Amino acid sequence: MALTSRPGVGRLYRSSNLHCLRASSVQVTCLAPSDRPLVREAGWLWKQSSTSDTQAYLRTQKTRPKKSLGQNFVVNDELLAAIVREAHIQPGDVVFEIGPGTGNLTRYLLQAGAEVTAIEKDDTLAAGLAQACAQEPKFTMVHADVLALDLQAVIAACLAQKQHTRARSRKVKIIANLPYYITKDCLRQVLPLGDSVSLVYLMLQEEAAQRLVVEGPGTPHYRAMNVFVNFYSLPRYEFRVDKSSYHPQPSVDGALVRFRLLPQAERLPMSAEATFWRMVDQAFAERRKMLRNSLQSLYEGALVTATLQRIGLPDTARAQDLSVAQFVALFQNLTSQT
Ligand SMILES: C[S@@+](CC[C@H](N)C(=O)[O-])C[C@H]1O[C@@H](n2cnc3c(N)ncnc32)[C@H](O)[C@@H]1O
Repeated sequence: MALTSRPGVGRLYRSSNLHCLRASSVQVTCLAPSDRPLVREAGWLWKQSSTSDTQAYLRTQKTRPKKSLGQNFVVNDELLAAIVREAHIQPGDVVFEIGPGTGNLTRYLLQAGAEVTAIEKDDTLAAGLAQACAQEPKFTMVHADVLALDLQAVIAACLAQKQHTRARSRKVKIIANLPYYITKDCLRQVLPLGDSVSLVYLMLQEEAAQRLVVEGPGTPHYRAMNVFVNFYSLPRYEFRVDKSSYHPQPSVDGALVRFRLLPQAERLPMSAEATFWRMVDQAFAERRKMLRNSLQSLYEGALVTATLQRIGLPDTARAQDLSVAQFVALFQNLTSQT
């Protein structure tokens, strides 16, 4: 299998049994459908995911876990099986796995019968997993930084290609165990995709998971991200993951969170999403200030005061007091008057 470079996308895997899937702004190379049986009897992909197996695999790839890419691999087979069970992965499900790393979770997804598209930034691990899955007809490797991808276009192209295959659903599931520092950016990219993505399962730091799911109006850590999450999805805390389940072991425990994405038709009506999020971000930038002051760079204070009263809120309201529905009502009323 040869590797070629392409600016802005990363590398594409080419070989005689590959064919290309074209989206508007990206090119993804995937394995052509094949009748060949899975080669499960040999190779890394079908071993167990213990620390020693993972270390041995990394040695064969002449690489080490990279802190800069948040590489803490899951080395607990029971946990990997539990994630796949929790996500109800069934034959024909189309799953996007972001950050597959050594393929520890990929193996369980494939064993459950999913069609897996993996997006991996690390050069060595992307090449290694593509190689390990070279005979696997249900596997596609996209070697790219997920934050630089037009994910919606890649998913649309993938679903269009599967229209004539046995794929079960017209929506995909996303599973990601990513560096914690890109979690927010990844959620901002993924949660609005409810028309093509049904569920997102994300492994997060335990404390971050609690904050995303539990916080709401009036609680101490309620932030713009909570409004974002609850506008686009129904989040649910699944379970805690002990730090001993990773190699190398991080300093804190993790957790699995499920986001059931809302298709556009089921969200609160919104006329201008980008402007709405600018308002919410601005409101939370100074969350202890009253909205009539914190929103001054966007709307006149008197207009904010009158609008708050019109929608039944006190004119002293602060960002930390408003529910998602109240933010939407405030925005829609403000924009109808400007
Ligand atoms: C925490 S490890 C998880 C690996 C594997 N899923 C597991 O559970 O063992 C994070 C993975 O995400 C990859 N990664 C980091 N940043 C990424 C990005 N921006 N786009 C795609 N993959 C990324 C890393 O190289 C690594 O393989």
